[in-house]
Amino acid sequence: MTTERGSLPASGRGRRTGPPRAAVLLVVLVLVGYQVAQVSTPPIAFDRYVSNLVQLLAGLTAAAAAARRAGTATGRSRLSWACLSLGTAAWAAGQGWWCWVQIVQGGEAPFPSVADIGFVAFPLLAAAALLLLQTADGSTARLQRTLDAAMTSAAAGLVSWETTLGAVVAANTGDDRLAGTLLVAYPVLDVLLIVLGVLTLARATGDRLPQGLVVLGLLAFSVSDSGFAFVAAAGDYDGNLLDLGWIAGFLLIALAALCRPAAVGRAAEERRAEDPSASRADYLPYVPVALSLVVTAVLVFRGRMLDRWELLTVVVVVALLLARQYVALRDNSRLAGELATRESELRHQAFHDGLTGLANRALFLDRLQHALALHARDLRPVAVVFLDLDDFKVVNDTLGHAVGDELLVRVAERLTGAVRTGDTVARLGGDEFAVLLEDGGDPMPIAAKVSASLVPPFTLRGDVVDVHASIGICELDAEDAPLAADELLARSDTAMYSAKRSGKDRIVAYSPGMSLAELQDGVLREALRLAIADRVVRLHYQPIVELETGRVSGLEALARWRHDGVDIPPDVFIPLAERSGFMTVLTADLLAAACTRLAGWTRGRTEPLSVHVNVAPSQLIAPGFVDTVAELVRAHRLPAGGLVLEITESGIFADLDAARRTVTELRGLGVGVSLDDFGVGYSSLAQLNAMPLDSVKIDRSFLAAVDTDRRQATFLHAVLRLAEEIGLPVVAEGVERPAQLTLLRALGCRHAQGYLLGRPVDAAEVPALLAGIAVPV
Ligand SMILES: Nc1nc2c(ncn2[C@@H]2O[C@H](COP(=O)(O)OP(=O)(O)OP(=O)(O)O)[C@@H](O)[C@H]2O)c(=O)[nH]1
Repeated sequence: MTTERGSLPASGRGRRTGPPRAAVLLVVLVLVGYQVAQVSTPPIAFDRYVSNLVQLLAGLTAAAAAARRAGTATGRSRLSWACLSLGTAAWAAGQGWWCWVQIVQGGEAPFPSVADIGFVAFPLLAAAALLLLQTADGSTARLQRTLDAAMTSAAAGLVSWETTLGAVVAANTGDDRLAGTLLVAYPVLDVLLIVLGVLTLARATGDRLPQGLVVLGLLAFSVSDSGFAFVAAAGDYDGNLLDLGWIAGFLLIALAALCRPAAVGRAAEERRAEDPSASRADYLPYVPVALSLVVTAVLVFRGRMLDRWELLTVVVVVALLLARQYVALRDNSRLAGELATRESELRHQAFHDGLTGLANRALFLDRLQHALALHARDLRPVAVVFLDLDDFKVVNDTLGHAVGDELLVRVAERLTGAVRTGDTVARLGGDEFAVLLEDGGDPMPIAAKVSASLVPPFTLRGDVVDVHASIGICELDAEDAPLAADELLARSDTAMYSAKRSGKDRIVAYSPGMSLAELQDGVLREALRLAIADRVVRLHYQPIVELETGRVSGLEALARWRHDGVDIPPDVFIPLAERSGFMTVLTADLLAAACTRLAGWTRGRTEPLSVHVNVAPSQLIAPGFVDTVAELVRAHRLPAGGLVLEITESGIFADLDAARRTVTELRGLGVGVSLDDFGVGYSSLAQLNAMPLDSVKIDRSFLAAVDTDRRQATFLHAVLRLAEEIGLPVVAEGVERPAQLTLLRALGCRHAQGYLLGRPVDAAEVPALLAGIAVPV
């Protein structure tokens, strides 16, 4: 029997699933005892009392056990056990009547009698139980199983009728049509049970033991029942062995019902699904059908005339066979339809991006290959516009991955709207998109249109997001030599990368020199990765001097990297670290180093000293940044204002609110925040006012010609006054000549930094610097 689903442990391993041993022993004892009693009891008394009562008890036991099992089972299994219980109870009722007549009334039960109602009901209900057990999914499969059962039963019934039963019945029943019908019905129903039993077992999934026991029980029952039909037809039924079949049959059903339910392990189900015997079982019903047609044909060839019932049965068998085939064909065409739909879905999935619905890399490369083949043959121009969103990671980090996804979808829509029909727009992965242009024309205006399509800000779940993209173009003109698809794509990628390197938000067309630069970039990136891991990137410290006293009031920490004996400039390796995603680690390392040094230098020092560390815009609003700083301040017990973080205008204005929050939090920790490179960006007075800064650093370009160019001096004066008005201390950078210094002092600037006042020095030299004589100013 099938196991109850849903109420079982996930694995039945290590747990017996068969019937209780005591029950098996009892059944064996009953069967052996029955045989012993048969030998040792006078036949008449045995048949009348022992045989009848034991059969009745066996039927009742099976009915009770199956009812109990139905009570605990669920779904189709529950219905199946209920049918079996009802069937065995009906049989027991018939047997009860039989006992009443034979034991109480002391007579002989006639055939047919009212008991036959119960006896016929049993195989019908048991057949229903087996049909319910067939693990057929869906109504079509169940219809197929039902047709199989009907077809095979009719065929097997026909064979048995044509070969033996017909003759026996004809010889013995005379005019009693009910008796004749019953005598045919019993073996036909028995055949039905046997066929269904075999099919059930062949298609069984999960724990087959209870199903096996039920089928074995029904087999024993059917053999006895058919045997009874023959001997009853022959008129000499006297119990004995046939009764043993009924008893054993019911007791086996009872044992099956007593089996402990086993889990239908997933693995077992899967094994079953892969098992080819499951499909071989589908051929089983054809065996009796073929046999019945062959037997009928042989008989007809030998001169046998078929009567109308036999002919009708042949017609029924053939009709059922045709119906079965029709259902199978219909199912096949349904399956073929489903398969075709699924296949086209799969094909779509294989060639399209799941998020945006655009072509994916595979389809893009396929189309590109095709376009390149046409270029090779007809010299048709091909161009690829490669696009990567700028700072998309920030959107993910600040607004969440889901909003990032939404942005990608909306970007895809804008791109599709910006190109011509026929151009292939693809998402190659992450925030990378590409457009394939196959019909000639200049790709630059199209790239510009694509870029312009992203200009209107995106509103995503209430947040307004500005999106830019770096775009690379690679074009293959008629006169260009053929190229492989991935090479053309790689070149457009290189051009895009070049756009990133030169400041993002721009369009760059591919040129051959780029690849080399990119290659060098790749080599350098790996070296930088190792340098950061090995802590080879170090800090040098440049003094910031208080102009009034000449005292060193602060030190700007500047990252230095020496690679292969060459000093790599910070404006090369810092953007490289940004592009390569190394910035978080690098910033954390450098901050920790600076804090350790600061703590050492300020120990025992009475005058205040600050260390200024530059923080990249991306780091300022990165999650966890403030926590990292807080931990360092706490661990080194840094004095308020000891650590100053220098941030650039682009860092602040990329996301003004987030930056303001972070700056406020940092200041709450006693960390100073200074605006670096002031004047070169686009800060307005109002915006600066809203940002709780500690100081601003005037960009070196304001000082470059301040001692020679009157206009620049006037401008610097205005800037200093402006800063003073809003109460922001100013540090002037890039002081290299005494004249610059003189002017700065004259304009009232309090702090300055530059080669004239002190070059960056190694940390080891700082104590001497701090202890040294004040800079003569
Ligand atoms: N929301 C979302 N994010 C993705 C998806 N696929 C990749 N990403 C993220 O997209 C980001 C792509 O980063 P990059 O292009 O390297 O970096 P970026 O921030 O755009 O910076 P630049 O390209 O240098 O301007 C990574 O943070 C990925 O985790 C996706 O399907 N959905």
